[in-house]
Amino acid sequence: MFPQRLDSPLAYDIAKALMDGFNRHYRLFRTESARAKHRFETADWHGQQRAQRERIEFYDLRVKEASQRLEKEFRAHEQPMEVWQQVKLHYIGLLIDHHQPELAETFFNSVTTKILHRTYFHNDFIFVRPAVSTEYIENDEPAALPTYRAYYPTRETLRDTIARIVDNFRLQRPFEDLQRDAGFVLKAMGGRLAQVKLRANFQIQVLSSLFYRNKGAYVVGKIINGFNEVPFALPILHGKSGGLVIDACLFGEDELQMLFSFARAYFMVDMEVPSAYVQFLRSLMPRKPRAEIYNALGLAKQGKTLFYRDFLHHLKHSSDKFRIAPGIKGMVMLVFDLPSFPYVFKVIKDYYPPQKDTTREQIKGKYLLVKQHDRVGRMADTLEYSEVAFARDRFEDELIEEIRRFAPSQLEIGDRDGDGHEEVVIKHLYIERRMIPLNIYLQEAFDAGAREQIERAVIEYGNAIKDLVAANIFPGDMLWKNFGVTRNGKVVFYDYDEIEYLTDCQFRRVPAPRNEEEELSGEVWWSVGPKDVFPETFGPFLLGNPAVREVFLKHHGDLLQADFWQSHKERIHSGHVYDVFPYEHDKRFMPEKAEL
Ligand SMILES: Nc1ncnc2c1ncn2[C@@H]1O[C@H](COP(=O)(O)OP(=O)(O)OP(=O)(O)O)[C@@H](O)[C@H]1O
Repeated sequence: MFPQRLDSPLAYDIAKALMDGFNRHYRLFRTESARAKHRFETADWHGQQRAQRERIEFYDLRVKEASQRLEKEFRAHEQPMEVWQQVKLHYIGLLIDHHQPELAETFFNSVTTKILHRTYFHNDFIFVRPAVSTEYIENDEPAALPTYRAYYPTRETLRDTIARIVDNFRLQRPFEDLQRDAGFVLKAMGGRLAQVKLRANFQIQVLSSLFYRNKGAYVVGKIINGFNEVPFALPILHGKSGGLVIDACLFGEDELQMLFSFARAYFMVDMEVPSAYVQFLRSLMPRKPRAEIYNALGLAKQGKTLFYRDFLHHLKHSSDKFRIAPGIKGMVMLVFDLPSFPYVFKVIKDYYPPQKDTTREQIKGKYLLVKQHDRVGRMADTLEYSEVAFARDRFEDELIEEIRRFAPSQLEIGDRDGDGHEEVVIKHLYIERRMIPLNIYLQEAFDAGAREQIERAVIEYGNAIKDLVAANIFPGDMLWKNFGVTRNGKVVFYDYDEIEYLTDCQFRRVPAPRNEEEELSGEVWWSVGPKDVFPETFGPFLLGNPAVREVFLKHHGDLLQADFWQSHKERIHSGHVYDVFPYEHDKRFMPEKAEL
């Protein structure tokens, strides 16, 4: 019920304190993102990766600060609900001309849900739905950059325009030869424009900030001609000569999706109006949920909020039931899904078989490691949720039994909100994109006799492991079932409980047997330290099938040699930062000029 009058001065002060807390958060977040430019210009790759990792922590720190302040200054949890309702209304008032209202609403939720009892988690007190529109927000400050710039080239001026687009970012490091690179881009774009008539509205729109990640900076925009729009991105890298180079020109929704994949680290982008960036990016990738776009921009809490809203909406408009996920069951994770929804839900089991010498805390630590690490397109991002409530009648009985048996500590069934309907509450879970488990994918290919499909998947699998190696990750358990195949046919790893940094592992060759007894033992007779890995022994687990074996040995035989792993480890130890291309090698203009 809407109060007739806002009569609590305390409510205003609390709202203002919350707003100050959010503004401080966004200021720090933005400053850190803006510094990416300097780190790129000065080739501070370690700094870039460190900042990417540390920025993820900012949000929780600021939420903690704000809730402590509310307790200390206003004894927040003792305030009656009338006051809290007014807090929300004052907060909406403060958001009227705000440039990040959707993020500020989420921040409000993060802080207040720490203070209020969960029976008050509805729209009267928190932002279950957004209250303030993000449409048409503009930054009218005199020195402000617009969200995107528009350029109006002709065929004749296209090359100069491309050079100008790049030059306008004012990177403080010279290009090796910008005119040359603009020529490459012109050729790539020209291929698409050669046969078409240029219409009156022909233009190129480019987002005003560069997108930074690892060793790259990306120009992101679209070409508009008549009713057609073609998204594009230009990766800028450091060339071997030390100057900058444009490495490629990516076109179309699929190539942009690869760049913005959920399996990659978040970008650093200097944005005053993030919702305007999201809107622009959505026009380039209409099938990518807004939640994932916010994630890709490093605004993970907003991503999480939007994902949850989408999920609740989907539940309202569907009727199928949660079930145990298809595939081989995990030993440490209990995995379920909803057939109509493209994500899986993962719960850490209470009991594991003896060969899994781990704990709930250790497993959470591994998932956190992945979240903070560069996922190089090969590790699925996970969203972590606590106390998630589902309607009981949407669960298959078999699934409830499975949770009761393997993760009883995580399960609560009851009518918590007293609405006469039973709920299943899961204490802690991870949600990630659903993929086709690679073992199932290969089995289907065998059954269909699709040799080419098998070959492609096995090559991709090896490539995935090599990309992980480049990112200093040893996956631990490399069985096929621990990898999934995405919509684009990319192979991505999703089983993190045995993951280690490559630099923490000791890659060893199997020692030669010292006598006949050892030779014939058929067991591991040599001593094995806790971080020892013997790549020669991977074969028997992975390569039972002759068709798979042949392809694997042809393309990735080096993965079975200790030297391969050890030499990568040494390079990383010596300070080299590998980067992994978010596009195919054959897209590169001059691969010999730039190296990641
Ligand atoms: N993202 C996903 N998409 C589709 N299926 C998945 C996904 N993640 C997990 N699964 C399914 O759930 C199973 C168990 O998941 P996961 O490998 O994460 O559990 P685990 O307990 O760590 O496994 P392990 O016993 O190998 O350690 C997988 O084999 C697969 O069939």
